[in-house]
Amino acid sequence: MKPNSQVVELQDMAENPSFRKDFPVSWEELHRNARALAWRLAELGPWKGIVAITRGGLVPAAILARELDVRLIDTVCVSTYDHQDKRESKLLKAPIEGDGEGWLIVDDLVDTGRTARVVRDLLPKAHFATVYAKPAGRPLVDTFITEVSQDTWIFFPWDIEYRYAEPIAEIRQKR
Ligand SMILES: O=P(O)(O)OC[C@H]1O[C@H](OP(=O)(O)OP(=O)(O)O)[C@H](O)[C@@H]1O
Ligand SMILES: O=c1[nH]c(=O)c2nc[nH]c2[nH]1
Ligand SMILES: [Mg+2]
Repeated sequence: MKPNSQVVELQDMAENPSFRKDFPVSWEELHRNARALAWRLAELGPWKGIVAITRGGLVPAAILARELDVRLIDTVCVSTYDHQDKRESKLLKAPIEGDGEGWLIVDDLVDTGRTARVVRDLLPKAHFATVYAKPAGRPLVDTFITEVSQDTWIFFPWDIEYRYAEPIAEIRQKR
């Protein structure tokens, strides 16, 4: 079967075939979405502090901390993916003691919800916020901004770089 143009483009970026679409996010877009998230969370505070889920949650957590005037920041260090391949979640560092009441947990996205489940079990009363959500993980998040489909891989600005993009006409000519 001849692949369609979208799939050919995607093979350049999303290497795992279960992610059929890619969704590159610029710094500006991430900043705008994180600020939109801050507006929603400002209504729900005040917050005792933020627990950032490393590493992806660190950048949104910094933006939220600035917008919400939160200066008490903790981390929970969880690793669930090797590049685009999912495996068992590893808890590398636990967060603050307690049930998380009044605290905000921040991650860049929720995908299957596996990482969120680990952190929610640690801090069951905290409010869980992400910038992006995919349908499978969405029920685990209290507040998010943008939903993308389950077969989409989101490329964050820290994982990509500006480079030459081949014109579509040339890509098509090679097929
Ligand atoms: O809902 P899930 O299927 O668990 O996927 C979401 C998690 O996966 C990514 O983290 P990753 O494990 O890649 O580590 P990183 O944040 O250090 O890049 C992302 O930052 C989320 O934390
Ligand atoms: O950069 C990422 N993009 C994603 O879509 C994703 N899903 C899980 N983990 C992810 N990391
Ligand atoms: Mg992460």
